[in-house]
Amino acid sequence: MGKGAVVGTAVVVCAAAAAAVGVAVVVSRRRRRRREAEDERKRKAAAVVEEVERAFSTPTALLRGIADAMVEEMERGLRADLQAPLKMLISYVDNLPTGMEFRFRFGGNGNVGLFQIGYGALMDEHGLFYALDLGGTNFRVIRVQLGGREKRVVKQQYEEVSIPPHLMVGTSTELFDFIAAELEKFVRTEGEDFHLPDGKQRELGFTFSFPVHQTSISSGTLIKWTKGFCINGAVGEDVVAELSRAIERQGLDMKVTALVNDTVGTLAGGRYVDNDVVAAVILGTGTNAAYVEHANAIPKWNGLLPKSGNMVINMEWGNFRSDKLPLSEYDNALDFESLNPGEQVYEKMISGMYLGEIVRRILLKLAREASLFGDVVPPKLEQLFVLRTPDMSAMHHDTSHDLKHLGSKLKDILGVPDTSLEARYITLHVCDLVAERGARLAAAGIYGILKKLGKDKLPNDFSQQRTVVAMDGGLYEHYKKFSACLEATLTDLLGEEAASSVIVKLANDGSGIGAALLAASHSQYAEAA
Ligand SMILES: Nc1ncnc2c1ncn2[C@@H]1O[C@H](COP(=O)(O)OP(=O)(O)O)[C@@H](O)[C@H]1O
Ligand SMILES: O=P(O)(O)OC[C@H]1O[C@@H](O)[C@H](O)[C@@H](O)[C@@H]1O
Repeated sequence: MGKGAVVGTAVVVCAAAAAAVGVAVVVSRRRRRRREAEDERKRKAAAVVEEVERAFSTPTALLRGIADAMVEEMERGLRADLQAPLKMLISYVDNLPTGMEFRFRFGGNGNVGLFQIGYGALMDEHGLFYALDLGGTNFRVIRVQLGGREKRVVKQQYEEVSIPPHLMVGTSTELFDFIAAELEKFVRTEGEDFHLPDGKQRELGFTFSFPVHQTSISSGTLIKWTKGFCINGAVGEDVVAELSRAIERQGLDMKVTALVNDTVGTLAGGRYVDNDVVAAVILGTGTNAAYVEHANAIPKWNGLLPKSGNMVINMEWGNFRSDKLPLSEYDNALDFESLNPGEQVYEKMISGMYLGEIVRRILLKLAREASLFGDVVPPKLEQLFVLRTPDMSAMHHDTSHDLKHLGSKLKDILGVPDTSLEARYITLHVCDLVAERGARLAAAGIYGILKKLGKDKLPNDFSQQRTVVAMDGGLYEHYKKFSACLEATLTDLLGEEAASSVIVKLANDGSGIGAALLAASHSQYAEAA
């Protein structure tokens, strides 16, 4: 090869080498920029997560303050302070279903006595009774054959119907006609096991899971809608009259003999099987609590003192608010865009309708500011309520090492084909933060009720004390990490010793039985019995 060719080849080789070096430099710069961008993205994600950890923290001392604030608001509501956030509604249920109990009690002077204890009337109810339980997501029609003192609940049947969303925002007549039509269909399937004596009218206990200003055990006017309901023309109307008219339009011969909130129904159903039930808490689509108050501790009660000396109060605790509540930017934005801005502040931090939505809002911020799900924010993540609490629960309970179930949930819901392991772990952590805050706040509310009742400590006379809180609602029943955290927090607040006398137990579907029992105990035929 001539000299010129050699030089030429050398030049080409050098040029190629230079190009290669140039490319390498460009590639390494790109890699460095990508690495720097990735580091920056991770820093942003960590900053958002740390901010949520701070905003959502509920140290025990704060929970104690919230419980005290709950007690103060309970007192305020019992004084009929019109500005009170807790309505503390009189239920007109002053005689809970119960049994006669014989229990050993250690008297103050240390001797052991056999005392007969019985609160209110024994539920010696017989007959066929219906209940209708209208909740925030579904409603149930129930029939119960009662067999009196010995047989108690002989047989019960129920059907659950999802409430079509359009009826939640339609008219009152459309909603009640739909409900009455389902009730009429259910009655037609009565069958041989249930029998109504000739000449008797069917009677119904109506469980209505919204705040009602009751004017009697079987009448009351709707104060406001909550959760996903917003029906014009119903507020201020008597819900029993509305339902009765719809039942008539169905040609059904049935009388509503009791109207109760689902917390009151759960308390009645709970007490029917356990005399020590003093309160009932619902953690479902919404949240609320009822408890047994001493009638002489209700300043706004100007009726006759009930024989039992007690009155069940529907707290409507979902509307609790306090400057101690750890409200975040996500809560404020959710509230602003809700059907009832400024209302139900406590409920929006705790209950099933909202937990998933809070998680969505946090993930949306992470997607926008830290590209958690890639450079493009998944369009479905912008959609209100696209992430429901049952989905959040399923993700939260994923125990696989690579969170593949959580990943497939994100794919199903957000249309995100594949997520990084980092994104899946951050999503899990966000579910934990939101569920834990809700559970701990609910525990603080229960602790407040126990304090109001003086059941947060063991009695000084060393007598045995057993306090039962009946729980119900799909959130408490199905979200195991939530209910476990609630119970652990309540034990922490009470302290081991006092906690040993408090039992928190699932009273599944207690409100249906409770409503039927109250319908029975207020039957138009009762006095004739
Ligand atoms: N598997 C689940 N995990 C977490 N929450 C659930 C689950 N299933 C249901 N829920 C919550 O429970 C709510 C339904 O509660 P439920 O008491 O059954 O009905 P309602 O609120 O209509 O009375 C749903 O809105 C949902 O938020
Ligand atoms: O059973 P649900 O639908 O979860 O309702 C629970 C509570 O939800 C609240 O929004 C209502 O004001 C209460 O009256 C009700 O008890």
